[in-house]
Amino acid sequence: MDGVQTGVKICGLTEEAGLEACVEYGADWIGFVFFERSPRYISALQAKALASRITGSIRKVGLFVRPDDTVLERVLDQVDLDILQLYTTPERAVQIQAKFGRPVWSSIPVASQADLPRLCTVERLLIEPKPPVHATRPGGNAQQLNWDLLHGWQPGYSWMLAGGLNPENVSQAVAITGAPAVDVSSGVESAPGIKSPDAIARFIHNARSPAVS
Ligand SMILES: O=C(O)c1ccccc1N[C@@H]1O[C@H](COP(=O)(O)O)[C@@H](O)[C@H]1O
Repeated sequence: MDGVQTGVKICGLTEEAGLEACVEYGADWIGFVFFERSPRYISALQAKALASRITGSIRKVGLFVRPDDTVLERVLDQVDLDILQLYTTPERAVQIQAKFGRPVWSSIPVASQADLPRLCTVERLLIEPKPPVHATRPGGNAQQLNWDLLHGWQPGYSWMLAGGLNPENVSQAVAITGAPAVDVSSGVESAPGIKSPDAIARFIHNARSPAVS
């Protein structure tokens, strides 16, 4: 590690207690999920109300699955998102980044080292496990990547590790992969869609206290 603090994104906020914990314990980013089949789905109006309670420098990420322009326009009309996290093709991600003037983070499903991209054409890549075959959503499945695939990987662009992280395993995940930033949803919940303030506090602390690998 180079001494730079690990970035932390807490994804899938739907209620005030979770949001306040993110602010209090120093998350870098919070995520709102605009995908209706997720237990963390939030409407644009609900996200707007929650976002109005944010204090400090925490940044708002909107998560979209194969969105068309109309969906993006409708949400951005209500909530001033700082970043768009996308599950779509690389070409569409670049197009959205240019059209909507916001940094885009693209999800990359990984099952082997051959899936790790050599180039990044958006602001950041989210390295996640490929979802289970019968999954109803492309992420947020509490499924863990084989971290050994990333050991020693230095892509030369910004990236973030996601998938199956929790307060108990995040320090080891950072130590093995060298991830500069981590993203969690299921692992800090007390029930689907409901965040646990205590788990958020422990996750953020442990993400920034990497184990010796
Ligand atoms: O959280 C969701 O419901 C979700 C839905 C559709 C796409 C992505 C989703 N979540 C993202 O998935 C990863 C890992 O989640 P988990 O910690 O394993 O539950 C994370 O990037 C979330 O942003």
